[in-house]
Amino acid sequence: MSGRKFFVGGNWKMNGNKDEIKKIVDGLNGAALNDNTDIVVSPPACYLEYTKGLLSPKISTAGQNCYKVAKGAFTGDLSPQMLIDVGADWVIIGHSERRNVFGEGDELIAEKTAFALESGLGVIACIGEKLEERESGKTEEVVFQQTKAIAAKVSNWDKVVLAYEPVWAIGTGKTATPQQAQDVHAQLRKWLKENVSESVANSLRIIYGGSVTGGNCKELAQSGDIDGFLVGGASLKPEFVEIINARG
Ligand SMILES: O=C[C@H](O)COP(=O)(O)O
Repeated sequence: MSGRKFFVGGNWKMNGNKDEIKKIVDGLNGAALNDNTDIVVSPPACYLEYTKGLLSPKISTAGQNCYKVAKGAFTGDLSPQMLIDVGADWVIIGHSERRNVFGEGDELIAEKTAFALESGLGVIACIGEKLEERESGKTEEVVFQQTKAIAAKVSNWDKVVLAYEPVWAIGTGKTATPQQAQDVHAQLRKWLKENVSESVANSLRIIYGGSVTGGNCKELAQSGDIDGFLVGGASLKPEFVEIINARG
């Protein structure tokens, strides 16, 4: 065993309303959930406080994004301090939808990661290659570059979880095979060992995201370097409980 605690995040993305959230949370609160797993759900920011108020204390909450300063003239954005104020413990930074729909680059993502950590949040930092990058043999180059940008700004990795989410697997039903995911996770750990430190390489949780379901989670969870999941679509459904409990 790696000694790294299994971590499962549910990224609800831009989905849900109060009625739907109440049903999801009732399902989670009433389920038998593994004590040996860190569980985080990430509702839209406007529902963070509402969700936190309903959730069992064993489940933490995350924002889906935040900016790199505490306050100011940044219309439409949120600071880590604001997320903390409404009950968030974590924030997702650098999700591929932020990178590819909203044009966020490696530098901004690294700055936001560093500021969220300094502000007291844990960060689920997302990386991952596009289909054309995988097909042209550039997977490692891309994920190493994305990780390098984060590593340049982060000195304390204790509250970081790295989420490897191949863009071609997100919301497509095309999950990476356990071998494909394990290979990238192992390469990332090797990169961390060579470029950050052996202790960070050994202790940092690297989780997988991309069409994880109740049906494929157990096999993925058996790979030695897959320390959990970041789940989109299936985190809105009852099967999320199976994914939380995937390590058995
Ligand atoms: O943050 C979660 C990922 O984008 C995965 O989404 P998905 O499980 O719907 O493929």
